[in-house]
Amino acid sequence: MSENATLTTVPALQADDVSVVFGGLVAVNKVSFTVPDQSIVSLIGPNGAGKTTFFNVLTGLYPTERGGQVLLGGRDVTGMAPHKIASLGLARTFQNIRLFNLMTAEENVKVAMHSHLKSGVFGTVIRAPWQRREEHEAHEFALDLLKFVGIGKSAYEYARNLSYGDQRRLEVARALALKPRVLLLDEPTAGMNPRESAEFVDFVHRVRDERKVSVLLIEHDMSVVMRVSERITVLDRGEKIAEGTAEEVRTNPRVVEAYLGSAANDNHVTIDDGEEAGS
Ligand SMILES: Nc1ncnc2c1ncn2[C@@H]1O[C@H](COP(=O)(O)OP(=O)(O)OP(=O)(O)O)[C@@H](O)[C@H]1O
Repeated sequence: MSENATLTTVPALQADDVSVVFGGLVAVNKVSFTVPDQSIVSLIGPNGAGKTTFFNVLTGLYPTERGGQVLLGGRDVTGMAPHKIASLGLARTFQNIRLFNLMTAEENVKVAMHSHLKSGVFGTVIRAPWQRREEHEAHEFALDLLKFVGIGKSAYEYARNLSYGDQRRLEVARALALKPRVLLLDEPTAGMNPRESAEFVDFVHRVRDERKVSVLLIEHDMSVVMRVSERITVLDRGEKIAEGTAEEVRTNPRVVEAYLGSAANDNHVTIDDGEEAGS
């Protein structure tokens, strides 16, 4: 009981006072935020706000400067290498799809699993029974994940032959192969049509509910952000300017100003959630 209570109160991911400076430019300035366990959180902001830079600190690609800290499931991962942080439970997809094009979908997922396997992905010629068993389990697990993301029928297709939407799904399957605690999605709906984006919102909820992960997104499509997020953090010019529910954020004057300029405020413009389009 007390152990469960502790588990539910530890945030899946927490950043404290994260800062990144490029030369004279403070790209991220003392940003703190929390991704509660098994929640869906979006990080938004105008171009150049610092979203990608902040993501890169969370995943270990950039160091945080001036004494910031990143905690994954309560564990301090500040300064750890990206592969180490990934193996501890932080998986990500990229803004530009990064798959092994000349591998099948199933192989792409198995490659991602290598840190969980004892025998490696493509084993030796002579295999011990335990290696064959592990290989079989990895294969079944990969097929299961591909089915889960909706591309089970394409398991043996080369990644490069999959449609754009299916490549995005494969990226998610590959990230989930790490059995992460937190899944970071970098502009996941870029290039999707409105129908695919709407389906994606349901998909993210299913990922959270069935795989028991927390999801953190950088997303530009406001109709997706407003529908998918339980909590939104807004950056502007490296600073956190707002945080809250979709409703709180879309009516926040600082957020409206950051996106549309102060003149927009005078006309009572709010961040469009896609519902009022054409009304
Ligand atoms: N490697 C770098 N060297 C120098 N400046 C950088 C570097 N990466 C980003 N910047 C600058 O840091 C600021 C934040 O950039 P970042 O890419 O994090 O913003 P963003 O919110 O992700 O923007 P976008 O939505 O356009 O992707 C920008 O002013 C950018 O020009």
